[in-house]
Amino acid sequence: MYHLIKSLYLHATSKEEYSLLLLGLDNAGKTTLLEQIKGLYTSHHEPQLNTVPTVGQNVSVIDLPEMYLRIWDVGGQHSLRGLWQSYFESCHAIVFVVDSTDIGDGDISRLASDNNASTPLKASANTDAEGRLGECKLVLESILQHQSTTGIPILVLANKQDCEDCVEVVRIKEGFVRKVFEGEKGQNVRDSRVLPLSALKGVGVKEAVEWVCSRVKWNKEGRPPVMR
Ligand SMILES: Nc1nc2c(ncn2[C@@H]2O[C@H](COP(=O)(O)OP(=O)(O)OP(=O)(O)O)[C@@H](O)[C@H]2O)c(=O)[nH]1
Ligand SMILES: [Mg+2]
Repeated sequence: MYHLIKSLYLHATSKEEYSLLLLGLDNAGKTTLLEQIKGLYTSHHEPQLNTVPTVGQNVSVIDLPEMYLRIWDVGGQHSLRGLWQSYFESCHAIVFVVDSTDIGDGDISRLASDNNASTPLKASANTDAEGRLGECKLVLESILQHQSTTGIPILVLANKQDCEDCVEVVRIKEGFVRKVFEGEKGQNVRDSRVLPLSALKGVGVKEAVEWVCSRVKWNKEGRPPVMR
């Protein structure tokens, strides 16, 4: 009887927790996004938008009605990308943030040359005209190829859509993301989406969080939540 009551009590008082991993090149806008998410879903939190490059990680837990969302924001600098894989196994979804002002025309079929793929997480920049499109492509491919990310939902956010010189989301979707996902390094078909974002202005933040929440629940048998 005691055990029954205890398990009923635990069931009634605990909540599912899912982990979300924010990835992307340095300067993409991950920490700005995390601040806006905290501002939106945490009472009395004023977003700190004067970010500095992340050395290591930031973590926050957002208390949503149907789940806790633990969000990991890890530094995107070359030297820090080797740490990303240690988060892959325990995360339930990945948000890949792209700086839409730093990817040339957003079409990978027009890249001048393929980068050296032997060290994709440390890939270096392309020509000025291409911005960091080549680097972004290699980094996204390396995430998709990692066995621990198989099957988990991936949201690509086309950030900095408030800037006049940004590549629009449809182009990023067709010219970049679709080609990477359908390419030989895209590997397994997975649940994915591309959405526009201005992390700085806070536009598109709610839609991104809602997509992630719905997809981690949908995939809960593949990657079960932690009960808290
Ligand atoms: N215009 C504009 N600027 C943005 C936006 N999001 C981020 N930024 C700016 O881009 C710069 C980098 O933002 P961060 O959030 O620190 O980038 P990060 O991805 O966390 O970078 P690392 O920690 O180095 O990996 C900052 O100057 C931000 O203000 C956006 O939506 N629009
Ligand atoms: Mg950061």
